[in-house]
Amino acid sequence: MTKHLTIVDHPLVQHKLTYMRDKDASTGKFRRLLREISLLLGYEALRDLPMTTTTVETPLQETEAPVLAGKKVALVSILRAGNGLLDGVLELVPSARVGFVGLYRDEETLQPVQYYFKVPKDLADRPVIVLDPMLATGNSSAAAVTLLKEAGARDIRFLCLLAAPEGVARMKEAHPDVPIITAALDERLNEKGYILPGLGDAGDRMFGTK
Ligand SMILES: O=P(O)(O)OC[C@H]1O[C@H](OP(=O)(O)OP(=O)(O)O)[C@H](O)[C@@H]1O
Ligand SMILES: O=c1cc[nH]c(=O)[nH]1
Ligand SMILES: [Mg+2]
Repeated sequence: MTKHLTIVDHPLVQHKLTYMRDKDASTGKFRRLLREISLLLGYEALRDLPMTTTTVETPLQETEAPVLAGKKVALVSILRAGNGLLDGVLELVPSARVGFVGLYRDEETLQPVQYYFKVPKDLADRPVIVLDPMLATGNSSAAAVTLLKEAGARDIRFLCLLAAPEGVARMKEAHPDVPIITAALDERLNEKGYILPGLGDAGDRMFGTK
């Protein structure tokens, strides 16, 4: 059985993450680092994609060689911040289908409020990678995964940058079948539901709002 939580402890990932945490990192620097990290995290998240073989003719002879099996991967970004991971992962799988789940977290209740949902057809036949840099209470990711399952998705992975133990537990309870891939498991949430030590509000830092 696949591990429920994978922490990508590659030195490059950890180095870049440290500079993203720095409150003085500019919007441009934050965005650039997130894009770079998304390539490395995406590489890990896609590690166990199903494979098959095809026949290829090299300049020397015909051979059987590995290729990805089945329908194209679907990447689903949880707006807004998920878009910070999307471009990099799309570079790894340029033919992926792309969906969007619009959710924001109500600051008082910490419950997700949905404002958009558009996903590729045939989700049941595709590996689905859900993208959102922050897993805090887990309410947003759990809601997004529920919506995707209602739309037919069966093989789902959740890719984030930072996870709080509370969010990992929430996801494990709500969706034990969904593996989480993250760069770090932080200490805890503060009273406002922010990850500590964290990096602040990922959406605001990436888009320069606030
Ligand atoms: O695990 P949770 O407690 O639900 O918190 C995590 C969510 O909060 C952030 O989004 P936010 O609501 O700030 O929306 P944004 O991406 O538009 O900034 C983040 O990108 C997650 O979607
Ligand atoms: O720490 C947090 C928690 C939720 N959303 C964020 O962007 N950051
Ligand atoms: Mg935000």
